[in-house]
Amino acid sequence: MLIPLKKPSNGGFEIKTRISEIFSSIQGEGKLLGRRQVFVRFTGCNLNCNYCDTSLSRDPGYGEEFDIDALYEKINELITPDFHSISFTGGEPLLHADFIKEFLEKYPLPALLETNGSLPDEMAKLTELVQYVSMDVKLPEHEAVSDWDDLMNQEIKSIKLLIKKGINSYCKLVVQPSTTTDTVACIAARIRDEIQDTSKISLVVQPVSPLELWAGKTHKLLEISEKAGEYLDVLTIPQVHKLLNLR
Ligand SMILES: C[S@@+](CC[C@H](N)C(=O)[O-])C[C@H]1O[C@@H](n2cnc3c(N)ncnc32)[C@H](O)[C@@H]1O
Ligand SMILES: Nc1nc2[nH]cc(C(=O)O)c2c(=O)[nH]1
Ligand code: SF4
Ligand SMILES: [Mg+2]
Repeated sequence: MLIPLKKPSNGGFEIKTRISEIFSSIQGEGKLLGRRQVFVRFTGCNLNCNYCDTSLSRDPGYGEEFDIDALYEKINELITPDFHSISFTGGEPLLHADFIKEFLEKYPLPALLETNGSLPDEMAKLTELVQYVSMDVKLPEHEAVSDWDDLMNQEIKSIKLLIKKGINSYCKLVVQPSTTTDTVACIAARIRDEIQDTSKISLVVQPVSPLELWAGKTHKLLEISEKAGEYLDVLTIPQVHKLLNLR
């Protein structure tokens, strides 16, 4: 994903990377719900979740090339008085960790990382530079990878790293009407058992969109919340930007 170009005078490499869209909107998911953000959506993803609403951005060739200064210029044009932070999303933003690192070292803006958490070593490059992390834990039924156990182990490593570094983070779990409370219990128990202090991380249950899928089935969300609450602090929040027809 990273393309070293020419060697600048400082001896380092200027890097460019592909971004599919940059826009200003209101954060519609998770614990920063309602915050005005500039969204930077990187291209390419190492997973393939069956519910993904940004499948175009999974193509690493999609979008346009940006260097750090051009990205800053574009973000600057989009900053409004209510600006809270940048949201680095995708695709999978951690495939662009070196680019994000260079960007935030030069332009230290407040930032949220929206990640699948599968790449803890890449996450480690950013722990001194981002203030918020939304880590989406994938369920086996999302069919994101062939080896789900390995993915879960990587995600647990990422959660432990975030807690160790004291980053304001939460886990997200996208649930479908077919998701069982047993599945939710299994994930929530695993997270609880792996971390020492459960006050350090909340679980945001995110009902899959479109919400029409939940007609007559919203009682399942209450059951899922109750089950998750046996293990972790839990919030249930749908994708609010879609309800508002915002980007
Ligand atoms: C598109 S992903 C990009 C960031 C990263 N790859 C990840 O999965 O967290 C951003 C967020 O959108 C969520 N998402 C994607 N499609 C969705 C859908 N149909 N319903 C609810 N959430 C969805 C993902 O689960 C993730 O939390
Ligand atoms: N408004 C709005 N909020 C979001 N929160 C997470 C998003 C994402 O696609 O990562 C997203 C998005 O695409 N739009
Ligand atoms: S990890 Fe994120 S971007 Fe990649 S397929 Fe899953 S939801 Fe989509
Ligand atoms: Mg989205």
